[in-house]
Amino acid sequence: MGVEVSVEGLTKSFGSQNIWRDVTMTLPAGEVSALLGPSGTGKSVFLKTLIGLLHPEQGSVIIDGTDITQCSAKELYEIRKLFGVLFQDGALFGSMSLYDNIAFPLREHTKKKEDEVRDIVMEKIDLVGLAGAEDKLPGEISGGMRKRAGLARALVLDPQIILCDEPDSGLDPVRTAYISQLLIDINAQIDATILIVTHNINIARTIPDNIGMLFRKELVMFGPREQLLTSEQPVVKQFLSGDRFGPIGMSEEKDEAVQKQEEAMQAAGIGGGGTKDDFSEIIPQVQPNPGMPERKAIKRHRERVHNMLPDLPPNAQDAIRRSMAEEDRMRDEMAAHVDEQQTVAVGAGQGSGEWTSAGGDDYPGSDAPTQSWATPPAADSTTTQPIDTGRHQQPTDGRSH
Ligand SMILES: Nc1ncnc2c1ncn2[C@@H]1O[C@H](COP(=O)(O)OP(=O)(O)OP(=O)(O)O)[C@@H](O)[C@H]1O
Repeated sequence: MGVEVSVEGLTKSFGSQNIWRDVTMTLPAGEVSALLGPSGTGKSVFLKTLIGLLHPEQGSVIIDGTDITQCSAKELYEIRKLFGVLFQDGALFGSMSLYDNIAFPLREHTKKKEDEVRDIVMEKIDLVGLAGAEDKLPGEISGGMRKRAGLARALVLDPQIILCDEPDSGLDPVRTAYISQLLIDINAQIDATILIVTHNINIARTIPDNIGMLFRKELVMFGPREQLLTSEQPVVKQFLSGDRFGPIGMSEEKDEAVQKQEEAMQAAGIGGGGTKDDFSEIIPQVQPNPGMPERKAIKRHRERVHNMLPDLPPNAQDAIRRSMAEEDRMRDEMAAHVDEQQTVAVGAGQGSGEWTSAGGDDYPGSDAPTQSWATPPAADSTTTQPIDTGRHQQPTDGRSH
């Protein structure tokens, strides 16, 4: 199971510039959480503080019983092995092939032999739909492919905590949907604790179990995703709708005069360009692809949320009940669909290979998601194998790495 990350009273400044203060939250073990916030509020700084790359001046970050703000360099080195991090730009080494980039953490942190390294690297390359592109340099591929290569690299040590800094930046909406689905599938397979930093409202609406938001140097909220999506707090509403009118300004906080002017414009029927979507109308959370194990975090998340339910605002309570019922319905339908597919496949003498076909229109090296990326293999739903998709592909050019 993933590891809980407990943050208490965390404060970070650079010189006299305070970034955020007194941040307290717990990333629940194995659950998917998202951190939102306007640009420059210190979301990336927060991620870097969680892995000990930046040192806070106050507070603690407890991971697996160790406070990484106080521990020795050796302990920190060990704790870091629990993490897989997807940095904003993929953070790949420009002079190394994708294969070598993805192999890097294995060569650096383990004593695995090259043939074992190769098996793991090729499995992850396959998982993120980059089969055939392993010899390319980062500069020769698209931003979306770099992002997926960065994710493959983040996964090679079978992390218990995955941090993703804007996994959608530079991706089109469809590729964003694929990478989001991939994160949910990975969570179903290895039950890792995941934190996604994003500006993407679609991701926030459909992927995480929990959402937090940084604003004005504070964590304004952290809780079940329905709590934030139904929030009446002006900053949350403005952020979700993308409206110019509200407490969030272009750079600094808005002064009172500007806010009064905006209110007058709104009263006159002039809008700030935001979407009119009703975010309190909760969209069901994305489910693992057919054939994936069930997400173990769901049961734990529900138990936690059940206990905190009486303390949440009534509209959040209502939204949570509705979305849970809808997600149950979706899961039942998905299970029935998989049963139906398997019955048809067995009837046609195809066994359970229904989901394993890479498909004839798979074009390796392109930025198009391959069939194997989009559609995982049928797996025994009781399987506990971490990311063992059984779809390992050998390189086709007979090279040995
Ligand atoms: N190493 C550093 N030294 C000094 N200041 C830094 C450092 N890293 C970040 N900052 C400052 O911290 C603030 C927060 O930056 P950060 O990148 O965390 O914001 P963010 O919320 O992730 O923004 P965005 O959404 O635009 O990516 C910025 O003002 C930035 O200049």
